[in-house]
Amino acid sequence: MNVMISGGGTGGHIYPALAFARYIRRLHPEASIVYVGSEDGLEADIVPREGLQLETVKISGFKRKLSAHNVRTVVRFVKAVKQARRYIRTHQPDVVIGTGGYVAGPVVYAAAKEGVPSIVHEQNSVPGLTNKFLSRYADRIALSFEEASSYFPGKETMLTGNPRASEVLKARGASPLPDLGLSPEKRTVLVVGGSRGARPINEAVTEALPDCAGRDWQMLYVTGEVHFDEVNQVVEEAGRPENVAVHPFLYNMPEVLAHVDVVCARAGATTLAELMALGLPAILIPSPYVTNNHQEKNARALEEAGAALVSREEEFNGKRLLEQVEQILNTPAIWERMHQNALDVAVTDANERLYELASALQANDKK
Ligand SMILES: CC(=O)N[C@H]1[C@@H](OP(=O)(O)OP(=O)(O)OC[C@H]2O[C@@H](n3ccc(=O)[nH]c3=O)[C@H](O)[C@@H]2O)O[C@H](CO)[C@@H](O)[C@@H]1O
Repeated sequence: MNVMISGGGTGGHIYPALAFARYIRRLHPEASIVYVGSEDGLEADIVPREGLQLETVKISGFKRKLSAHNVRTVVRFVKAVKQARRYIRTHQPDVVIGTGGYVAGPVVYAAAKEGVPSIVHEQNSVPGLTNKFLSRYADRIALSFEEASSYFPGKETMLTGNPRASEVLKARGASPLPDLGLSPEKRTVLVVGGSRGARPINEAVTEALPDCAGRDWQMLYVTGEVHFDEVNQVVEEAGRPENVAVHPFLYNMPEVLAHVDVVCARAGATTLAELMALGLPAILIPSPYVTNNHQEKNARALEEAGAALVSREEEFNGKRLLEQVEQILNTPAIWERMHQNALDVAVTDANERLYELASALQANDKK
């Protein structure tokens, strides 16, 4: 099966696309798999590292208010569709899959114009603008949360879950502790503000730093590329506690998650799918700066399941971070309950379900 995949802008859209690409590559080593990303998105950095072929288009997102920016975006969109149609004719995919982010817009739209079957994968409980727009053109909508189906009236949707969940499970037990300055003896708290970092989480961590030293657990703190220098400076000033390791970004997150005990994070849907798959208790601070406050909805779903402690960002600080980490790590019954509750709501065979959907479309197309 030849596949064209597109998704970008942030890790939450890119990693599910990559996970599915890797799955197809394992099943069909001879298949042509092409990733279409934006020239300046995070995907331009991540995709080539995976040894996948990356084609690019130039695209930006629409702003909610009328503006000259939106006129430029329409022009770019039209050009990007032309470019994507050329890529489709060159690579002849059997199916095109969009995982969200602006860049998936012209690619899935071009697939419809070229008569190639297409699928949109939505990671969130509330869909993004691109996927809502594309739902008119795509043949199927794959969902990670059943409740998102109400945003696609009249469309055939299927609950597949998030392919990244399958991938982190595969890495568990198979990978040694990556060399990140951590001790194999200590339990590990991963703090990460999504794929680009989050200032309020960074502020809470820097506040907690002086009190981290001497604890019987360690912190792996991923700041986000743009925040790294500033945060690293604060860590230096706090005497660089021996149980805190700081990094700007991790390219090997599935291998790292296999060795983590608790996670403190934003509530991006792909991160949550990973945590549920592994049964990792979570301390969540949803970003309020996203469409329809969807991160809060993602987080509250986990809270209701008893798998996460959720704080709004104005309530969160260094003291609460330390208290919650101690509460979860040092009360085995709490850790075990949150672990089990997370596993209970996980969907872990997303790759298989998405593949089934793609195969059915391919078969229909060939009839
Ligand atoms: C601000 C914003 O618009 N955020 C959205 C974006 O978030 P964002 O890109 O932050 O997405 P997620 O938190 O869902 O996923 C981040 C992904 O990047 C990976 N990762 C992260 C840090 C790192 O150092 N290394 C690494 O590999 C994580 O393991 C995960 O696979 O997409 C998500 C999925 O559509 C949405 O739910 C979020 O609301």
